[in-house]
Amino acid sequence: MMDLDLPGMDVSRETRERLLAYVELLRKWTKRINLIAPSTAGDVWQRHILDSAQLATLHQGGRTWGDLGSGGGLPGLVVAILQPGCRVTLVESDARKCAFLQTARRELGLSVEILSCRIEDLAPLGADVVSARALAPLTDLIGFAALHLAPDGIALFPKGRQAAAEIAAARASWDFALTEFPSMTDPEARILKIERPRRV
Ligand SMILES: C[S@@+](CC[C@H](N)C(=O)[O-])C[C@H]1O[C@@H](n2cnc3c(N)ncnc32)[C@H](O)[C@@H]1O
Repeated sequence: MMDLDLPGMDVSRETRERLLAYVELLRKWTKRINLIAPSTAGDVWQRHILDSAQLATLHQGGRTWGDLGSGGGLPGLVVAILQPGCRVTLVESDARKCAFLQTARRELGLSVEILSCRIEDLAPLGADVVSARALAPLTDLIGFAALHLAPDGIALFPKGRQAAAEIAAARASWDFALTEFPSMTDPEARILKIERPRRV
């Protein structure tokens, strides 16, 4: 039985049903393609839905959101479900994962844009928010943020216990404003909010 709590988030019944339909799609497709680690399949709500949804709580006024290396749509599809007024773009280089994202978009009735390409080949998105979960070291993520953020945009990157070391390494190449938030799902993890990235 899933614990379907989303602490601090006031979601409608329709939104919750969409999230549950998404969980079912993730579970079904992950038997064929590796959308989530098998070890997390028993706790998709906490490990993936809540873990992604908490990013949406950190920025609610954005009009455009780019999710890089979206995989099975984490956090991008969760953001699109929670913030239907936000134009979400998912960037994913793996064609099979893009096929899943297209199916999810259709079955969940979402209007996200899906770009089936490498991030390195993208034209600048100019997004209000850029996110990336489990994609790359922070130094590389800040490089993507510098290219794809609007001038007053923010980047949101969940990071695990190596966060402090990744921040120190990134400071060698980048100047940026940083705010850290505790993770709702893992006491050792945090969410890094990056603003105004500039190469040192
Ligand atoms: C570890 S998975 C994480 C997926 C998702 N963000 C999540 O948290 O479950 C990283 C994803 O990024 C994609 N990816 C890696 N490098 C990429 C690149 N250069 N351009 C686009 N997608 C990339 C991979 O195909 C993979 O789906």
